[in-house]
Amino acid sequence: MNYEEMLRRELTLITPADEGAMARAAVYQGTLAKPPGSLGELENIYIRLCGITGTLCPGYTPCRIIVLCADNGVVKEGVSVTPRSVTAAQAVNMTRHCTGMSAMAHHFGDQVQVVDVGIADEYHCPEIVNRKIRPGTRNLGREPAMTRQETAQAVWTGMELARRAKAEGVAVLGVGEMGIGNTTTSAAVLAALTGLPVEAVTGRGGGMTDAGFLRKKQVITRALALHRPDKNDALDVLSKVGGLDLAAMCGVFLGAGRYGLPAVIDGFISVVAALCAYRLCPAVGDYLFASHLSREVGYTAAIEELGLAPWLHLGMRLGEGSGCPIAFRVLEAACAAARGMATFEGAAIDDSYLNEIRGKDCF
Ligand SMILES: O=C(O)c1ccc[n+]([C@@H]2O[C@H](COP(=O)([O-])O)[C@@H](O)[C@H]2O)c1
Ligand SMILES: Cc1cc2nc[nH]c2cc1C
Repeated sequence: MNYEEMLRRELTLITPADEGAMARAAVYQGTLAKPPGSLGELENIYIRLCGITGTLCPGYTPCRIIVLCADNGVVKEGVSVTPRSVTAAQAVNMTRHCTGMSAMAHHFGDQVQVVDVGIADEYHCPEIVNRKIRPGTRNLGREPAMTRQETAQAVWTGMELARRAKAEGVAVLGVGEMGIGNTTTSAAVLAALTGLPVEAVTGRGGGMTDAGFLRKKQVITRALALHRPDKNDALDVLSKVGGLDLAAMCGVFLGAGRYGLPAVIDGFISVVAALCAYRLCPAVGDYLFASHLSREVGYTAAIEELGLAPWLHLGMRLGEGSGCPIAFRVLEAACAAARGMATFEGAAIDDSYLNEIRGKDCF
């Protein structure tokens, strides 16, 4: 069986979150001593975690950020001001807890798993998990970035990482990346999947001059016209204008659905990967949580199709998975409140006064 056939078989095994557990969690939320709905999104988070785990006492630790690292051949077109070498350098630095994401994760005690799915440059770092599929993609400005087989292998690799996380007792996943040029591939994938104009989904990534920004948009427009990716086939889109990082991230999101793990989306690249997973298997949507609103234009279109709203508006656009350690604390808060709060009965508060306002628009 080839990777795509193996993948297709796994997709049939992904089921939506447990409706019964969510219904029970909603009833339980209603018994807690607070004005109905007053914990806002924290109530919805708790209910969804119950649906994902099938229990009213979902686990929220340990948390693991899986960081998919790869290079993108399209950097040859001058679409990024940042040199390619930064991909390998930052991947190594992540294992030393000294990048934006990894410093926060280390502080909070979250696990960081750095995975090479396609770093082009040489480095020495035994802590990086080697799942290299090829040393960077081809230049999508001239030819398809990957073969369909390479793409399916990358997605499969991501699914396997989620499976391993589940086997190792991880309770929550975060999905990050490191890959110079990947705001170009992400914009191209998003434009291809949604049909939105390149202008509307392309930002300046890690920083870009006006001339470079214009070139970036032209490269994407030309690539879409050259390769004509099929918007109804996320694997086709990923293989022609995506990247190994995006494809493997998509696989981690799919694996979260397959193995019943909540998965936190980071920024622009992460949300485009999540959208690819959702297009391949809509049931995965039940397992996804949005952390923060990336400043990169295009993020909003992708998160809206997923039917999610980011919790945090911090003006961040770092990537790496940097929204995840912050979002994990929100998930933990949602669980702590539900676990620790007294019910009306336990708090000796007669809740019959609620009959007057229950089910009415009183808030
Ligand atoms: O996640 C985001 O929202 C985000 C927005 C802008 C840049 N990035 C990071 O910057 C790198 C890609 O930027 P670029 O300009 O080389 O395409 C990549 O390694 C990402 O982690 C990430
Ligand atoms: C230093 C540096 C760190 C990054 N992390 C994600 N993208 C990055 C780009 C640069 C340049």
